[in-house]
Amino acid sequence: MNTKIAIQGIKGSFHHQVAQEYYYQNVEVDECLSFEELVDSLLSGKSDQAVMAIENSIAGPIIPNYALIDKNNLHIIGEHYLDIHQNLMALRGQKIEDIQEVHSHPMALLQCMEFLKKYPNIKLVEDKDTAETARRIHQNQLKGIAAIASKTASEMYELEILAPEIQTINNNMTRFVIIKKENSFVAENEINRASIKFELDHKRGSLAAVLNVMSDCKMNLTKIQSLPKIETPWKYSFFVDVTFDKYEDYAKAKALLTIMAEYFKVLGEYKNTKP
Ligand SMILES: O=C(O)C(=O)C[C@]1(C(=O)O)C=C[C@@H](O)C=C1
Repeated sequence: MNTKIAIQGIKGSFHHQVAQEYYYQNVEVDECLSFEELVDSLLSGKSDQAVMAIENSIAGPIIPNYALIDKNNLHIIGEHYLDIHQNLMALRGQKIEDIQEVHSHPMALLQCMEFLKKYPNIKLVEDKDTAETARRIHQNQLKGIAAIASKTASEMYELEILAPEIQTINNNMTRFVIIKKENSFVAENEINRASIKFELDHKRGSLAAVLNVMSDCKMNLTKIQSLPKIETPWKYSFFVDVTFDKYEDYAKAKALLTIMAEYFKVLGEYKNTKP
C-alpha cells in the first residue's frame, strides 16, 4: 500500500511541492486546511506521515507548530528546505489597478510585506492556503481579488501572474519537518541532527549551564525557541535543534541533560539537510 502524506493546503501549495520532492512526484496526499487538521489526519491513521512547515527565513518560526508536535507526542523523522518564490496572481486580463484585495496564507503575506506596502489601498486577507486561494479565485471567477502563491498554483488554477518573485528578499526559504505518530528507526550513522525540548529550574545560570554542556559535547546549536508553559505562568520550555558529527557525542549530551533538566524530551533524531 502507498504511504499517504498529510499536507497543509491543497495541490499546488508549498507543502505539496515538499511532499513531491521528499517522497516522489505522484505521492498520495491528504489535503488539510489547517495544521490542526494535519495532526488529526496523522493521529486518526488517515495518513502515515505529514509534512509541516516550521520556520521561514523571512517570516520566522511558526510557533504553534512546536506545541502541536510536542502536545501530541509526534516524532520528527526528517526535514526538507524549500526555496519559496511568491507571485501575485489573478484572473486573466486583470491589472494590478483592478485589485482591491490580496488573499493568502498569513506566512506568505508576511514574506511579501515590502511589496504589499507599495499598494496601501489593497486590503490584505489571511486565508488557509496559498493554492486554495488561487483555486477559489478561478472556480468562482473572482474579479478584484488576487492571490499570493507559487507559479505552479498559477498554472494549475489558470491565473495570470501580475507580479513575479514578490518575496521581500530573493533568498526566501522555509524549513519543513517530516512527522509521524510512531517513531521510525533511523540508523545511528545517518543521524546528525536532533530536536529536543527541556525545562529548567528557575535558577541563575541554569540555561547557561545546559548550553555549556552542549558545547562541551560538540553540539552545534542551530535554533533555540522558548515557549510559555501555559499551566505555569512565566515558566518556559526550550525547544532546541542541534547538529553534530558523532552520535556518541550527542548520546553523551542527552545523558547529561536528562540529569540536569527538570524535564527532557527528544522530539526527533534525523538527518541534517540544511543547504
Ligand atoms: O500556503 C501554502 O502554500 C503552504 O504550504 C503554507 C506555508 C506555511 O505554512 O508557511 C508554507 C510555506 C511558505 O512559507 C508559506 C506558506
